[in-house]
Amino acid sequence: MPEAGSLRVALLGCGVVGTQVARLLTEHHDELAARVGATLEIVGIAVRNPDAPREQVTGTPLEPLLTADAEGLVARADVVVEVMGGIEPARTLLLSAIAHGASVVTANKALLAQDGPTLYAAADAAGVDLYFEAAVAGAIPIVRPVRESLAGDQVRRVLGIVNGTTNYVLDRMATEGLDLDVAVKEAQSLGYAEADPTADVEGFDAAAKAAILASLAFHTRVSLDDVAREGITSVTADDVASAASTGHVVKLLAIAERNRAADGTDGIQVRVHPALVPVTHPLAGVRGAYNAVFVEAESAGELMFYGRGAGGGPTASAVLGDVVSVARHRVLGGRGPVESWYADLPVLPATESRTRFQVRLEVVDRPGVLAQVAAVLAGHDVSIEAVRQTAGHAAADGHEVAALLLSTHAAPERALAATVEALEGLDVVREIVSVLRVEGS
Ligand SMILES: NC(=O)c1ccc[n+]([C@@H]2O[C@H](COP(=O)([O-])OP(=O)(O)OC[C@H]3O[C@@H](n4cnc5c(N)ncnc54)[C@H](O)[C@@H]3O)[C@@H](O)[C@H]2O)c1
Ligand SMILES: N[C@@H](CCO)C(=O)O
Ligand code: NA
Repeated sequence: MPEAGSLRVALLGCGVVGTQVARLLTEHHDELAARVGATLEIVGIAVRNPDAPREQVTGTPLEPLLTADAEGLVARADVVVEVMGGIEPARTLLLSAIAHGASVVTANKALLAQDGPTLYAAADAAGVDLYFEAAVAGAIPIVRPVRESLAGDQVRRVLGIVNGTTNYVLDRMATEGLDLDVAVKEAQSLGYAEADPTADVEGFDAAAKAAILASLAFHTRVSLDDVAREGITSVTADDVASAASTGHVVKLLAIAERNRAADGTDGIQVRVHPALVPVTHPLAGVRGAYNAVFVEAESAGELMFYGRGAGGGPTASAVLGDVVSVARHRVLGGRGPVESWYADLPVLPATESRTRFQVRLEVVDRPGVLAQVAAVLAGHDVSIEAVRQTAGHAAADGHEVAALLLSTHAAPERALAATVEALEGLDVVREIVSVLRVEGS
C-alpha cells in the first residue's frame, strides 16, 4: 500500500512524451499534490535501455528511477502511465496494471484503435479508470468534451484535422507551392514526421484517432478496420493550386458522422481522406502542424477545438490532466466515465456516403465534348453544380486539349465512382486528373 496521502506513479516509456511527463510530475510536484489531495511519486520509469545516455530535463536526475523491468514496475503502482507506444508489450502491461488494481493513462492511439474494447472491459471489471486524452489530437481537450461535456447531446458529425504532419505538408504545398515529397522532407527535418512517415502520410495515424472519436461520439465500438482510409500521397501541387482557385484548401480530414444507407439502415460512417474545405470554414484556417476538431451536435450546434496535436510538452499536458483526474478518483473514491457502447450502430460502408465532388479532367477540345461529359453525369444521376474550362493547349499528338473542372452537388460515393469509370471510357477524355471530395460546406 502507498504511504497515506501519497500515490505511486509508474511511467512506461521515457521518450518524447515520457520525458516531459516526468518533468511535469517532478517540477510541479507540490502543486499537483495540492490539486489531487495526495502527492504523486514516480516509483519507476520503464525503458528499453536504462543505460542509454539521455538528456537531463528535470532538476532531479531520472537515472535512479529507470528500469528495464516494466512488468515488475506496474505491480507496485497505483497509477500507470503508458507512453511507450506500439501494441506489445504496451497491451500486456496495461492489462497487468489493471489486474493489479492500478488506474491507467495512455497516449497510445494505435493500441486503443486496434484493441480498445479489451482494455475498456478489463478496466470496467477491475473498477479502475482508463483515460486517454493524449491519444487524440495531443494537447487539445477533445476526448473529455466528447465523453463528458457532450454526453447529454446528440453528436451528428465530427470533422477533424488530427494529424499535424500532414497538415503541415499540405499547408506548405498551399503556401509555397512545394511538391509533396519536398514538404514531407521539410516536416522530417523539423521533427514532425518520423523517419518512416508512412503512418502519417498514408492516414493510419488519423484513422486510429477517427476510430477513437467515433466510438465516443456515437456510443458504438469502432476499430481501425472500420475506417475507410486514404492518405495524402496522391495529392499534387496542382491539386492544391486548383483548390485555391475555387476558394478551397486541401486538408486531410478524419470524419465520423451519422448517416442513413440507401436501404434505410441508420448507422455511422468513419473515414479519413484528403478533402477540399471552403476557405470560409473554420478548419481551413488551421495552419502548420496544428490540429483542430470541429463537432456538430444537435443542441450545442457547432464547436471547434484547436491547438497542438503533438510534441512532448503539449502531449504531456494532456497526460497530466488525466493523471490528476484518475488520482483524484483514488483519493476521493469513485471513477470516471466508463465506455458506453449501448447504441451499437452499424458502421456503414464508405460507398454509402454522400458528398460533393470536384473532378478535374483533360478532354479533347472540340464541339460536343462537354455535352458528352454532362450526359455521363446525368446518366448516373450526379448533378453538376458548376463547370469550368481553362484555355486549351495542343498535346504532343496534335489534338487540342482542354482542362475541365466539374463541381457536383452531393452525390453518393458509388454513383461518383461509376461516373468516373464511365468518363474514363469516353474517347474524348484523355485523363481524369483528380477526384476530390468537398467537405464542410
Ligand atoms: N510524440 C508525440 O507528439 C505524441 C503525441 C500524441 C501521442 N503520442 C503517443 O505517445 C506514445 C509515446 O510516443 P513518443 O513520441 O514519446 O515515443 P518515443 O519513441 O519517443 O518513446 C518511447 C519510449 O518507450 C520506451 N519503450 C518502447 N518500447 C519499450 C519496451 N518494449 N519496453 C520498455 N520501454 C519501451 C522507449 O525506450 C522510449 O523511452 C505513443 O503511443 C504515441 O503514439 C505521441
Ligand atoms: N504523428 C502525429 C503526432 C502524434 O499523434 C502527427 O503528426 O500529428
Ligand atoms: Na487530446
